[in-house]
Amino acid sequence: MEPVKVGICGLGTVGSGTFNVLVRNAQDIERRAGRAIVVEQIGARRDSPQVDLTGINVTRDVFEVARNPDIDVVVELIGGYDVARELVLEAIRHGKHVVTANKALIAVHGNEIFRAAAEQGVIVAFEAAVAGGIPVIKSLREGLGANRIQWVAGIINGTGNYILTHMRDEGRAFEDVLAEAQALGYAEADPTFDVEGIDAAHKLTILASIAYGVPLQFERAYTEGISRITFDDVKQAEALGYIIKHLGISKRTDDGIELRVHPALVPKEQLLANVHGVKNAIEVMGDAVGPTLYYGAGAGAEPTASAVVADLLDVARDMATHHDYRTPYLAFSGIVEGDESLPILPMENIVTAYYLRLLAVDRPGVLARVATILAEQGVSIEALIQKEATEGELVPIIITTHRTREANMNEAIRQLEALADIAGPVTRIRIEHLDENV
Ligand SMILES: NC(=O)C1=CN([C@@H]2O[C@H](COP(=O)(O)OP(=O)(O)OC[C@H]3O[C@@H](n4cnc5c(N)ncnc54)[C@H](O)[C@@H]3O)[C@@H](O)[C@H]2O)C=CC1
Ligand SMILES: N[C@@H](CC=O)C(=O)O
Ligand code: NA
Repeated sequence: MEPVKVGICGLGTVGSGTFNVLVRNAQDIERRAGRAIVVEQIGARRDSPQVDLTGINVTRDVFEVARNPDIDVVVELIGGYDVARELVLEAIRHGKHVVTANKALIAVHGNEIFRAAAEQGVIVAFEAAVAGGIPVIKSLREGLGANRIQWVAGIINGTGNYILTHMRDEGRAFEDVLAEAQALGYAEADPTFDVEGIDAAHKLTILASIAYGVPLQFERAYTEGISRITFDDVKQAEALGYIIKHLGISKRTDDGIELRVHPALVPKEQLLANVHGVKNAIEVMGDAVGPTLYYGAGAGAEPTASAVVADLLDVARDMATHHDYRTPYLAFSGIVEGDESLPILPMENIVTAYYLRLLAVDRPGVLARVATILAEQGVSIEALIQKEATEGELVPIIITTHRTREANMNEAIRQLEALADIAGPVTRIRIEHLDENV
């Protein structure tokens, strides 16, 4: 059979890793695909010291790759929204199949891209976009196709998990660990995407769409990052039997779908609490299969390349199949036209338990006033710990609650912060007992 001719756009961390894996494992890849997969051209602003480009056709204009008549598949690894969107749409217009690692692009412009791709009858594959090397898209879209998915939850940002792990284990400063994650090639070009939860929200948006058959709705995701997590909270959580993790959670309820990204206290003995460093893990609950877990490297050159190359293998096998007989982009056919039957729920509707940290003025009656506000909002206290005064006259109070509605907790926090006895903002971190929440 004719080889599949690939054009790689972007020769950074993932582009270099993809090139190297394709070259190193060329023989096995050919045996698996039934045909060779060769790099026909690379579009890159500059060469990469990680890659030997001898004999490779390199252009500085990625759009040349998208229009190259000899190329079957364009691999978009430049990242970002705008140029990447133009590049992918241009490749599709020229009848190319597309493989991308770009979750921002799929979460925000995916509906448009899949519509254009369906019209052209081309494949758009994006396994590397969620949880790097973990084949979670394939598992959810194909392996779990028999199930009504009930929830999906996990650690889906490698940089964030790397930071939380090293802060906790070594007491290192946030900025210091972030710089290390950047040097290792884990972070986004703009690392606020990692630490403010935007990257995880992109990924969760994609997972939810594939899990429930709803359109991509990134703008409705609740997004909170880890930048305000303090070492004190990490230690306090640990003393209470929890580890703080940054989670993406999407649940199907009778009223709609939860789509939320935020830090959470996870009981130490649960699986997700034991996922460290750049590793990601996603739990998926299906009605037939029960709980399943997907674990592995969430970022990095070759782990991500592993997913990009797996997509290229799928393209090599499926490109001769008519579009109507391929697995739908987002797992369900007809989804591109939109299915709003399951709305994304506002965050105020979610029900979960909470950890609160308050700084109170050390005078009689404070605890009673705090307890009254919580009781009036129907928030039931699980534990209340009053610490030694460490910050001048202020006393830290740690409260854990039973499950309550977010709207009630918002109102309780508003009232607590208005009390003259309470200094500064109240820290609120949700507590997630995922296994018991089914
Ligand atoms: N780094 C990682 O571990 C992972 C990254 N991703 C995604 O993969 C994509 C690439 O990420 P990285 O390789 O980490 O980024 P990177 O910044 O290391 O590489 C991007 C490369 O594209 C080049 N580039 C950007 N615009 C260009 C243009 N218009 N023309 C030519 N070259 C251009 C840049 O010069 C750079 O060399 C992003 O969408 C990212 O979100 C996905 C999973 C994991
Ligand atoms: N910046 C991302 C890269 C992979 O998607 C992360 O840290 O997870
Ligand atoms: Na993946």
